[in-house]
Amino acid sequence: MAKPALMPVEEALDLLLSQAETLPAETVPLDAALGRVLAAPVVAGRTTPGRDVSAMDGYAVRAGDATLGAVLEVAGESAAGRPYPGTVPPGGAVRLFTGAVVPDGADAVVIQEDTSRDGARIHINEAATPGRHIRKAGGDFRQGETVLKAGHRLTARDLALVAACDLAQVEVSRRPRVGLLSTGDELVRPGMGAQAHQVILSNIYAVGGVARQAGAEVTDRGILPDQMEATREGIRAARDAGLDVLVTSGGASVGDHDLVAPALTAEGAALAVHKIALRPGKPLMFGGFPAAQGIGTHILGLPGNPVSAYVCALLFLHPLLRRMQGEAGIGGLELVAAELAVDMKANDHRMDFMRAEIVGRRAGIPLVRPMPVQDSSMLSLLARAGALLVRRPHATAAKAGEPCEILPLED
Ligand SMILES: Nc1nc2c(c(=O)[nH]1)N[C@H]1C(S)=C(S)[C@@H](COP(=O)(O)OP(=O)(O)OC[C@H]3O[C@@H](n4cnc5c(N)ncnc54)[C@H](O)[C@@H]3O)O[C@H]1N2
Ligand code: MOO
Repeated sequence: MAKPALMPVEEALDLLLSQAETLPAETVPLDAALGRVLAAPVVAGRTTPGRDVSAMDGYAVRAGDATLGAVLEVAGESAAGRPYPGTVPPGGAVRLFTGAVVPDGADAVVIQEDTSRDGARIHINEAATPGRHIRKAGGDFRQGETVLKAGHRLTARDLALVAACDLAQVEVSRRPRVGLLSTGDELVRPGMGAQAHQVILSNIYAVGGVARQAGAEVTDRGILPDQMEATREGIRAARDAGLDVLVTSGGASVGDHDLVAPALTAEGAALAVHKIALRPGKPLMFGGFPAAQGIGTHILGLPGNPVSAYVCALLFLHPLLRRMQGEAGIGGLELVAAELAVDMKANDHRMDFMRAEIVGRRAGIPLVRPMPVQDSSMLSLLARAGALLVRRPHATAAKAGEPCEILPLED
């Protein structure tokens, strides 16, 4: 019997992302907004600076008066938050400090180092230039100006900008709720003294970490034994838990204990894809539990092998979660140009994401060498990898020094 065709990675990714609906918006205070995605543009609530202010400590002057050698009478002081109430008189100056409003009448600031003080007078040792050391009102942003667009993921810098706009909260899309369901009789939680024939549950940490980095709220829905009834029960409970995405790990392949696909189907899931032209990660499946109304639950069925589970989470779960938050610019694979440090053999029909080290740089381009062993169970090599070296389906053999593509692993 002919083997069923495997779906190309990019086609599967497009299909998955095309099914992602944007989650509803909510309003959060700024200190809870880091990493969240704006559901509405941020519009400045004030003009900043609100008035012309000084960029330096010195004296506000009329530039025409403050020529080299001039002596000016100090009429008063303007400090940040305490403006001088009057106008700088002709032949006069007002002492002022960084951030202080430039008083009416003045059109330049002479910095303190370019003056000498003599009681209530100053000597000008460097002629003033009109406009010098003055930050114009509205020079940063103006009230009503859009400073950040919807779909933008908020950085620490953005939060400072939003605050400076006199806004204490922002409208962001709700965090996706992700549930992680692990399967396998052999799995034991870390630190429990597992026996040699058992396997430590590790996928929830890698996959949950990827989901959290993409802005999700993650819950661990436990380990299911390799029995149909128990698997169905765990899936049914997850289906009814109000999740946005259910992620299973293990039991995705063709063995006698690989029950996830039949159990999902039996509980009402529609699986759009099962098996992808991907290495590692061929048995990846996805689909959803349709909702009677509104948004249903996406399902991502990851292979159990730890490297396969991580690579699938990175390639599929991460962009899905970002797209669900309405983040702009989330599309295909974000690959980076690199150079091969060693010769490569031709690739087969599966797109390959090889664990690789960055061994140097040539003209800023990373030089990449795949790890000698590419076993999808080996977490030590995955942890050490600086990138995944991407080999397209049917890529021909390539020599050291030729260009290649990588997916950098930055954290
Ligand atoms: N005859 C075939 N056998 C296999 C095929 C195939 O096409 N034909 N595909 C292989 C590929 S590729 C992969 S990947 C694996 C995926 O299999 P499953 O998704 O069914 O995964 P399991 O059998 O449940 O587990 C595989 C391996 O991973 C360990 N595991 C599982 N869950 C976890 C976890 N949460 N944390 C850590 N480790 C986990 C599990 O103990 C197994 O050692 O199938 C190949 N076989
Ligand atoms: O694709 Mo499996 O994920 O190679 O080990």
